[in-house]
Amino acid sequence: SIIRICQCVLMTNMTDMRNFLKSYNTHAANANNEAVTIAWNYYTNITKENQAKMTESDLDMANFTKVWAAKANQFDWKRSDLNATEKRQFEKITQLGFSSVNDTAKIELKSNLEAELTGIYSTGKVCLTEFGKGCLELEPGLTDMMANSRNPNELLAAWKGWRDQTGKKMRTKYTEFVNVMNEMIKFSGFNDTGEYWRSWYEASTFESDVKKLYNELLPLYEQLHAYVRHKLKNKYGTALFPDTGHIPAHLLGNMWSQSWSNIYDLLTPYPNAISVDITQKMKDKGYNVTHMYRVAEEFFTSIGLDKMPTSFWNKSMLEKPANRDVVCHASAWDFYDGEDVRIKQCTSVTADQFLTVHHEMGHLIYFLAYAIQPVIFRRGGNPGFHEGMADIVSLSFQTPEHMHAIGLLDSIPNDKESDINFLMQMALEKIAFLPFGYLIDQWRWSVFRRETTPNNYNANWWDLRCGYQGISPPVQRTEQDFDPGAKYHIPGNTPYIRYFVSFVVQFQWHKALCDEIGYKGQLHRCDIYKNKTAGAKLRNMLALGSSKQWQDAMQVMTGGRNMSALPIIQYFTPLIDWLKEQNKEENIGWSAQCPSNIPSPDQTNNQARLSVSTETVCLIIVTLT
Ligand SMILES: C[C@H](N[C@H](C(=O)O)[C@@H]1CCCN1C(=O)[C@@H](N)CC(=O)O)C(=O)N1CCC[C@H]1C(=O)O
Ligand SMILES: [Zn+2]
Repeated sequence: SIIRICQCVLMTNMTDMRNFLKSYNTHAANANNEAVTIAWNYYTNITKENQAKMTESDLDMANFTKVWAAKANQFDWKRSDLNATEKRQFEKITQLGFSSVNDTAKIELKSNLEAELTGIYSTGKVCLTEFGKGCLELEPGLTDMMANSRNPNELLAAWKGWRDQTGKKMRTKYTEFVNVMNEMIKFSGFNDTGEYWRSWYEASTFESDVKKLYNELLPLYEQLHAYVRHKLKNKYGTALFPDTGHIPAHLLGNMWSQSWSNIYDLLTPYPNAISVDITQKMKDKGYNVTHMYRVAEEFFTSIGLDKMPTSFWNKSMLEKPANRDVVCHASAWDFYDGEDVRIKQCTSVTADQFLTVHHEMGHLIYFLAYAIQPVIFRRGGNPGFHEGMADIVSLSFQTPEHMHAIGLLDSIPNDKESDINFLMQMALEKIAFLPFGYLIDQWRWSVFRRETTPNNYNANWWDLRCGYQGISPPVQRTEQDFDPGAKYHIPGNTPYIRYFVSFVVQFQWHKALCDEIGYKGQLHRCDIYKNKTAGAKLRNMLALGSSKQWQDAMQVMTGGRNMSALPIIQYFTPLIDWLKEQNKEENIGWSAQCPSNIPSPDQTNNQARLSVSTETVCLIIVTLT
């Protein structure tokens, strides 16, 4: 009878624990929905009032997390007979993160600093009167200038101006931000914020795993870097280039030199062969913003994934509002009710933006796929999986096959030159990004570990930028500057190693899907469009959310449990072989340190005045004669 009583007690406990999980799920859905709605209101209307409401909400959310973790820990769930998935729910519900601290002042401080830093970034404007451009915001003005200007002085003014108007104004707040986050996370048993962020990858070897992947991929990047440097020297003259082998950061078509697609016209391997100019084609076909989203949606539904709910079209912010400050940096939002998912994007009709549309909608497809999971499991397998899902469609949708299928390319080129042209375009997006994706959190992890301190924030940042990316600042940088702050994810406090992980795993998944559908061609020409088998396989992984360790989800997708650089290397091998040919006379690589002879700001101003006056003098001579 004693055993009976024990069994009965245990059973009651089991029933109680299962009822607890049900009850948590209902309350968490409501709490998350409320918190996300309040954050949405700030991000789509930056005001002090909305910031205050978000801070209030952060306090409520921290309290919610603490209260429910305490309830969960009343049960002896670890030693119970619950199954693995039920125990995993308890494990995640009791992970307190930043909420463990009892000091509401710290929660408020962290919340206000994050909102203020994001606000500084999102309202930054650069006045370029000397170039007759007025005052430009990042989107679309400065972004378009970095993409399309071929005037080094103009590019320098935008590059330096953006850093002056954003990062430079964040340094003190960011130092406070790091300190309060590190103090808070200690209460959850982590040495620093970086250790907490890395814990989401559930692998003690994670940091060395990504380092190994970076080293495996470095040879590809070095070849691309050497080719691009050579071509840019032809375009801009060697005087701008330091003798250390670095490429000046402002010449690569992007404010952060993280994607080089916008200068493809300077790099075209075979100008007489076919290249796909998506921006021009979209304009020719009269694309507007809504159509960009409809085309992206149609890709997902064509492989059997979800269409956008009606509320998406009514509640998203797809264009920049004229009359208020918003956070333009594009993002995907899950309101945790299984239906309300939104994109916030200041969308314009360009190829870059079309990619971002697919990226953000890829996140929404993931939200909708794992909505079948309990709320605590409505996350990516790991953050890199979420980014990998956001990007995987881009490997199909940009192929000449797909561009032709949707009417953005008249015919499918099959000659070798056009193929190299296409691979170059993909490399400028996917290989160029790798060191950038890797280094952001190398810097941040070192800041959290206090190896990088405020008096060498910028020096260490540029050590990494020169060392890993082989780019150099076009104008001298000092500790008056704070260049990390000029990249959204630093003020926005979004970890970044997820994008490096994504750029590896998306090629593993692409290969797995193309194998699954029996595709026999070269990997870089595979398009899963309209293939329901591919979509079904993808959905199997997406629907897991974070209910399983990501290694199990990887097994579902690829048959292997780990990240691997082989698929991305296989994808780009035809191009790398071609680049090695092209680079025969080149010195591959760059020195680990930044160049020492970087021009000072006034030197570059003189250069600018000089070049303008030279043009003016010529004009006068021509006019006179
Ligand atoms: C443009 C894109 N915006 C992010 C993204 O979509 O990842 C936004 C801002 C930070 C997180 N985020 C989200 O939307 C999350 N809610 C997604 C999720 O649910 O995990 C972005 O920042 N990108 C795209 C490629 C490289 C990187 C960059 O531009 O440097
Ligand atoms: Zn993303």
